[in-house]
Amino acid sequence: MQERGRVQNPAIVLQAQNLVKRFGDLVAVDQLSLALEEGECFGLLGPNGAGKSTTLEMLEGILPPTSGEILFDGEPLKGDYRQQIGIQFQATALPEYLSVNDCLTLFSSLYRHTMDSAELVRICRLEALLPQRHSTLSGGQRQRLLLALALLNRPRLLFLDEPTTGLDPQARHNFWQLIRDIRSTGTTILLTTHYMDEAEQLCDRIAIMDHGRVLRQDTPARLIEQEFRARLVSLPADLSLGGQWTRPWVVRNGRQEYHTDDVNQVLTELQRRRVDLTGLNVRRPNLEDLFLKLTGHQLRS
Ligand SMILES: Nc1ncnc2c1ncn2[C@@H]1O[C@H](COP(=O)(O)OP(=O)(O)OP(=O)(O)O)[C@@H](O)[C@H]1O
Repeated sequence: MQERGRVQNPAIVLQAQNLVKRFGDLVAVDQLSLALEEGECFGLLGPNGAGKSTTLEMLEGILPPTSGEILFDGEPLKGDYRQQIGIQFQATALPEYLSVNDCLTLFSSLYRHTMDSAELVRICRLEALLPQRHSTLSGGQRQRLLLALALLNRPRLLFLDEPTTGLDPQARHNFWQLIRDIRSTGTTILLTTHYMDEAEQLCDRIAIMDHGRVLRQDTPARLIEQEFRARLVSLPADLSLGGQWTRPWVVRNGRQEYHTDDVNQVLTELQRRRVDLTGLNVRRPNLEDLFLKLTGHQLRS
């Protein structure tokens, strides 16, 4: 794969405008608009049922929207769109006896232009697994094979639907590195995830969805900066804080939390009130905090 890197004013590869998907009376996706920049990794985040997979399937050209428009390179999706994108499916319905090598050969026949297979095998770290039956792979190995199948046609745009769900921490970290490698070649990536750390690690920009709508979209750092003060001070929920404060402390997960730009001032005030600071914690707000604030619930981890 050739190193392309990110450009200063990236082109818009894929654009969705006012996408709506109804299933009977249910509005699964509601007036969703987003634009993917060439070379970025964009994350769709949301709780179960938020509409992420439905959105992805419409953007992949698999599911027709009820209304709205999808543009690839500024044009409505055409017949050769599938040749230019890669989709990492959750599973393959291939016969069990096929080896990893057989799977790669079989899928290669679906595309006009395919990637050099040795390069693909190297990128997805499949060398040692080529003769092995795909049905006997571990979770992490299976994800690498599914990723290789999605990359076979050297796609400009790669779709990953919850790519690391069910993987152990080691396999997740290895898979993240793979995604970073692919992104560094200039491939544009759209992924859905339930994992905040995954979004913070991998995504240049994210959209937070709930009830079919995008609540916010921007870089993780800017979103956090817009919604919160610089630091979050917390203490055990059952501790008395010595009466009224200018702003309320918010109770969550057995802690009472206070957002502030001036940690020293909060600590001085707590000491003045003779509050026991043994259980004190000070940290930066993260995407999990943002998600909770916007949706009122935590993301499944
Ligand atoms: N084919 C369908 N027919 C009817 N309802 C559907 C269909 N597909 C999805 N839905 C509904 O649309 C809503 C959005 O589902 P979707 O799978 O897009 O959410 P999601 O954010 O991907 O959730 P998860 O994180 O659980 O995968 C849900 O209420 C779901 O039940």
